[in-house]
Amino acid sequence: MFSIDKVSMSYRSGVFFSGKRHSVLSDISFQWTPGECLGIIGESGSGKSTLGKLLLGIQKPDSGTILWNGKAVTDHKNRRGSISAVFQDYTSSINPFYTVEKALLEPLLHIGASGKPPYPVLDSLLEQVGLDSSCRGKYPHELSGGEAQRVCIARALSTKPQCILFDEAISSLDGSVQMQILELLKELSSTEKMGFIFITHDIGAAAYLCSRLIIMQDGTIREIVHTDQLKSVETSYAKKLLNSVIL
Ligand SMILES: Nc1ncnc2c1ncn2[C@@H]1O[C@H](COP(=O)(O)OP(=O)(O)OP(=O)(O)O)[C@@H](O)[C@H]1O
Repeated sequence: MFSIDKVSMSYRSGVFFSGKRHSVLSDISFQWTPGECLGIIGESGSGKSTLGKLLLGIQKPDSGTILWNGKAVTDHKNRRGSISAVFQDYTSSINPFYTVEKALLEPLLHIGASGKPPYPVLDSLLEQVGLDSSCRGKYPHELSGGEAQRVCIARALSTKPQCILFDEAISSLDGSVQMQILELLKELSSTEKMGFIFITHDIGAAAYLCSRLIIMQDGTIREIVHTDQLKSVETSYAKKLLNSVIL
């Protein structure tokens, strides 16, 4: 479970010694419960990816707390193996000198697995994402964009995390592959009870996949809405943003 309480964050701006900072997130609070598909949407620059980095514990907020199962997410021991991430740039997410097999083994070794590669486990991960064992020996450049992103998802699944954070993970794939990945995530969410945090510009994809949406603007949460109640959003910003998916 994630508990985010009154989180604010700024980045340094101007020249190095000026001490100037600009605020990117302010007073962010929400909770995420296991199994939930939560979307984070908002216009470009609204702070979605920064919030994602804070949730992954790879950046620290200026103030406020982010607890993962009651403990600080910034301590990697508290999140190891239980939170994974898939990013937009699948080509640089996989080491170009690693075969698919080695890429899949990497997170398993990180959580302390040792001994012979667990081939049945690797094959079942590949199967889960719609790939077969013949992919194991391939290098990233031998995969299509959709296949490479599936490998990234398989790798994210490998440690059986409670939560996978996707940051624009389908944005650079073509339309039909985006749909296949969305279907895959929907299936994983229902069969494996896998929970997601899905950061995206793609309002339609977020509304299709997620049960709740956080709507961000200028570093603040404007509204949090259940996707079966999109018509009842209150702010004009949310109405405008959701215009394409409110029928
Ligand atoms: N490392 C950084 N240093 C300084 N400023 C940053 C850094 N990362 C992001 N920013 C700034 O923080 C603000 C929010 O950026 P962020 O990437 O979190 O927004 P976003 O909603 O994810 O945008 P997009 O949808 O375009 O990816 C922007 O003004 C951006 O320029």
